[in-house]
Formats: sequence, C-alpha cells, structure tokens
Amino acid sequence: MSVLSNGPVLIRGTGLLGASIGLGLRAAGHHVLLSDPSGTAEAIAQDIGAGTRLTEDSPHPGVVVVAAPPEATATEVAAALITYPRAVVLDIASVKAQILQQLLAQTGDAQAPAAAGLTRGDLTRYVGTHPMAGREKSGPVAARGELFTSMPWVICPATDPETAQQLSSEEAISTAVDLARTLGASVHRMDPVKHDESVALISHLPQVAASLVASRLQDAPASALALAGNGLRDVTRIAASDPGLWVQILSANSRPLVEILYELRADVERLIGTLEDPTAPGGQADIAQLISEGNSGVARVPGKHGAPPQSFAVVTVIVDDRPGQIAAVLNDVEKAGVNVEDLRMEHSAGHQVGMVEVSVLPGRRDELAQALTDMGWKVVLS
Ligand SMILES: NC(=O)c1ccc[n+]([C@@H]2O[C@H](COP(=O)([O-])OP(=O)(O)OC[C@H]3O[C@@H](n4cnc5c(N)ncnc54)[C@H](O)[C@@H]3O)[C@@H](O)[C@H]2O)c1
Ligand SMILES: O=C(O)C(=O)C[C@]1(C(=O)O)C=C[C@@H](O)C=C1
Repeated sequence: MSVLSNGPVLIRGTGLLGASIGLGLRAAGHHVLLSDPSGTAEAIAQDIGAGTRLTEDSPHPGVVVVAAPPEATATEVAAALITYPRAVVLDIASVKAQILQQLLAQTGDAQAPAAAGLTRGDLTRYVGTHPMAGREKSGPVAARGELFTSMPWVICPATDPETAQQLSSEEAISTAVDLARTLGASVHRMDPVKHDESVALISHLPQVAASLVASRLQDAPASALALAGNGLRDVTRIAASDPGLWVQILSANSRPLVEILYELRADVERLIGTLEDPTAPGGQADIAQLISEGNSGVARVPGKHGAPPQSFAVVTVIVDDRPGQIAAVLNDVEKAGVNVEDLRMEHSAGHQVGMVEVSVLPGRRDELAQALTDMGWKVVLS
C-alpha cells in the first residue's frame, strides 16, 4: 500500500498543518480530499489549492491524515478507521503516547469489539506520526506546501504497551514514510513514549521558555521595546503560538516536561544567586560557565536532514521597504547560482529600508556578495 497508489488522501482537519500537507501533496501530483468541522477552514483550504472538499460522491480514500487538535485526534482516528475499512489512517498530533492510550481504550478484543466497533485489528492500519515543522500561526491561511522540506518527521508505530508487540502493519508504516518523504521530510522512527520525552526537551521546553520570556514584555515601556533587535526576536518568535493548541500539548505531555523544568528551575535559582552579587568569589566563573554550557548545547543542534550543525554565512541586502523586493533579491540570488539555506527580513525602525538576510554556505558568501553588488544591490557582509 502506498500514498501514491491506493486512492486519494483525505485530510481531516484543514488548519495550518492539514492544509500544508494538502498543498505539498497536490504539488507532488496527488489527489487530495479535504474535510473539517469548520466549513470556513475547509473552504479556505480548497481555495488555496490544498485539495477538494469531501462530498458524498468522493471516492474512498486510500490514506486518511488526521490533522485535528490533539484532544480530538483519537476520536477522529477511530472514526476514520471505522468509516474507511481499507484505508491507512495517520495522525500528526504533537503528542503520541496519550493518543495511543486513548485509541487502545476504545478497542475491545477480537471476540468482543468495543461498543463503537473499533477492534485491536483495526490498529494495524494506524500509525502515529509527528512532523517537526510548524509555525506560530494557525489556520489554513498560514499554510505552506514546503513547510516540511528538510525537516524531521517522526513515525511512531502503534505498539501494545503491555506486550510491546507492534500493532501497526509494515504496509501502514511504509505509507507513513512515503507521505513524509513525498513532502520532503526526513524520517525518524521512534516509539511513542521516547517521542514524547524527546519533544518535551526539543519542542515543549522552547515553547514554554519563549512564552515566559515574552510575557515579561507585556508591560514593558514602548521606548524599551523600540530597541528590540534579533536577540529578542530569535528567542520569542514562537511565543505568538496558539494558546488553545498549547494547552492541549503541554497537558498531554506534562510529566516529561516537568522533570526538565525542575532542572531549569535549579539553574535559574543558581543564576539569580550569582547575579545578586556577581563580584563575590566564584561569581564571574559561574556566569561564564552558564553561558558556555549554553554554547555546548547549541553546538549540538543538528542542521538540515540531521546533518552536523552548520553555521551559515549571512549576506545582508539593503532594500527599499516596498512590495516585491524580497522576490527580486531571491531572483538575483538564483541567477548567481547560490543555494539559499535560510532567509529573513528585517525592518529598520523608522526608516524606509529593509534588510534581507540571505544565509548561504560559508564558501559561497563572497561570490554571492560580489554577484549581487554587480547586479546593483547594496550588500553588507556579517
Ligand atoms: N502548529 C504546529 O506548529 C504543529 C506542528 C506539528 C504538528 N502539529 C499538530 O497538528 C495538529 C493541527 O494543528 P494546527 O497547527 O494545524 O492547528 P490549526 O488550529 O491550524 O488547525 C486545526 C484544525 O482542526 C479542525 N478541527 C477541530 N476539531 C476537529 C475535529 N474533531 N476533527 C477534525 N478537525 C478538527 C479545526 O477546525 C482547524 O481547522 C495538532 O494536533 C498539532 O498538535 C502542529
Ligand atoms: O516552528 C514553529 O513555529 C513550530 O511551531 C514548530 C514545532 C517545534 O517545536 O519545532 C512546534 C510544535 C510542533 O509539534 C512541531 C513543531
């Protein structure tokens, strides 16, 4: 069974993630059906080209992707397994162990299926997954087909927690792998509990840290905020995330996160103690140690496709702050034959100029700067 060969892909839940998956699959030439309890979300997803709305006349899907909020996911997965008895059903929720538990609780055994009609056997067609890509925005308007390119996508086959026996079939797992790879992601296989422990550290802790830092800004004077540079923006981007979604994610994965927060609390208390009298014996060394421990941690964050960490060189292009400038810069970068590794736009407060920061491999920096300068751009190297 494969995403490519077994009928359309039905996306249930056409918000940011569902519509992004639809856009990516459509771009790869797949037939995508869309369904969402919100008629508006469904209509917008169709309008932006993520697929066509599910109707009574639609063909049965070969794959269903449940892209609903975490607390609705198990119910939607169960409903899809029952409604489409030949389809592979995947979900993409940010937490995995609780959803599997909820699904298992809805199944009976082979002799006595649960009241809703879901059996353990149905779970052979289910695989939990989690794309490690998203945005701080919600809804289909924020969707991007290339959201998953070069990003990790975790595949968590369902297992029976008591016997450790794998429930998801190998065919269902390869369908999940196919879907992730079709969208340009790199696949990581992991059991649901290990997944939840991992994302507590690499996703849920950063969200909490960003929210806590940004909440300090609520009553900050406008004159202080006007000075904000990249440091603050880098640390707080995800503080704009949807509270409704994060209540569900953090509540469903509270235990592993709390363990990490205890350690963080100890570090924060130590830092406070040191900063209360930074010139006391050992104070300077303690501050240096904290910053270098951060250096060691950040150096371990891998680059694209799980490759070793890589720092890119940045070529900054000064542009007029008017529409079309980023596209024009990118067009000329492409003409120069240099690959863009990352891109960011900065607006200079109170000035009619913007700065397009193009990250490239360090070995290509000078060549790109020269090419763009020759094409008439004002270029700054950093
Ligand atoms: N936002 C991210 O960065 C991100 C990244 C990876 C995974 N996820 C996971 O993807 C899922 C969707 O998140 P999102 O960011 O797209 O949220 P979103 O709010 O943009 O979209 C959620 C959509 O689900 C719909 N919905 C609500 N109840 C539903 C139900 N019972 N059945 C089907 N659809 C229902 C809503 O109408 C909405 O259109 C969540 O489980 C989230 O944990 C999110
Ligand atoms: O980059 C963002 O804005 C995200 O929301 C991404 C992010 C993450 O922590 O990496 C957030 C939660 C999801 O479960 C997966 C991805």
